[in-house]
Amino acid sequence: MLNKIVETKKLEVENLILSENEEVKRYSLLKALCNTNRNLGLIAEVKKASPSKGVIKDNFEPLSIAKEYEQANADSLSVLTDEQYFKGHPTYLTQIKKKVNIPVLRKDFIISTKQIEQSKRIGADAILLIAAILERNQLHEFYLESYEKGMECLVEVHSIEDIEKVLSTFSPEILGINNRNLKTFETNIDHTIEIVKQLPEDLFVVSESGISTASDLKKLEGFANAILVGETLMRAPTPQLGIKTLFGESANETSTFA
Ligand SMILES: O=C(O)c1ccccc1NCC(=O)[C@H](O)[C@H](O)COP(=O)(O)O
Repeated sequence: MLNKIVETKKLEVENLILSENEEVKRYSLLKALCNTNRNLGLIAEVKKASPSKGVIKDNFEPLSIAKEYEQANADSLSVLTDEQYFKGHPTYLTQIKKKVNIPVLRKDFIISTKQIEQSKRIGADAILLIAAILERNQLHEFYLESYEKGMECLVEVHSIEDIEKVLSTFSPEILGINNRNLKTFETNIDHTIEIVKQLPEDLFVVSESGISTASDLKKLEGFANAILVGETLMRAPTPQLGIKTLFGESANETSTFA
């Protein structure tokens, strides 16, 4: 699937016309996650659909979801901007950036410096860099370029091979460990724990994908610094209830919406 997505991205990048630069106030993702008032920082994802689950949210209103996440004290947001596989759009991110005051991560499949420039222009505070789809040197170059343009990076790994690829070249400020097996689409949060055991201690780690219950969070405490959650929050009756339930802040703390 990842290969298919990358092939689609190559065509998109060839035809990409850059929009005008949006003047926005930038926020630090790392600072927001470090300053969380919960045991784990939260990146709440605005996600209509996915390759593994199809459409997750029918009446999808990205701006109102983002505002509700902010009201529920999410530390930051992730906005899917991929159109073909996730039914997202770059304009969703810009709309959200103009109305919320927490950092916004652009969740897409970045394979070209043109997309880094696009991310800056649409107003992203941070971008996702996926180790599995970039060459070792390219990954570092994209990382540096992004910071030069005033955006942070969430550097995402899926495997020990990815870890070796990243850490042999540089030490990212924010490391994402994705719990999704990209061949089977299955998620397993033990994956974060297994990988973290093999990492230097001082890395700031975000556990991503398949996080759905308060007990998942308890399990991750001490291994991850923050979590990135999409489907569970999108399937909750309201984003606010989703966050409260996940963090055990409501009477309904054992249930899952995913
Ligand atoms: O979500 C998918 O099906 C998917 C398939 C192929 C590549 C990436 C995919 N997801 C991107 C993500 O990393 C998730 O949107 C994110 O971690 C949130 O996951 P979840 O909480 O399980 O929705």
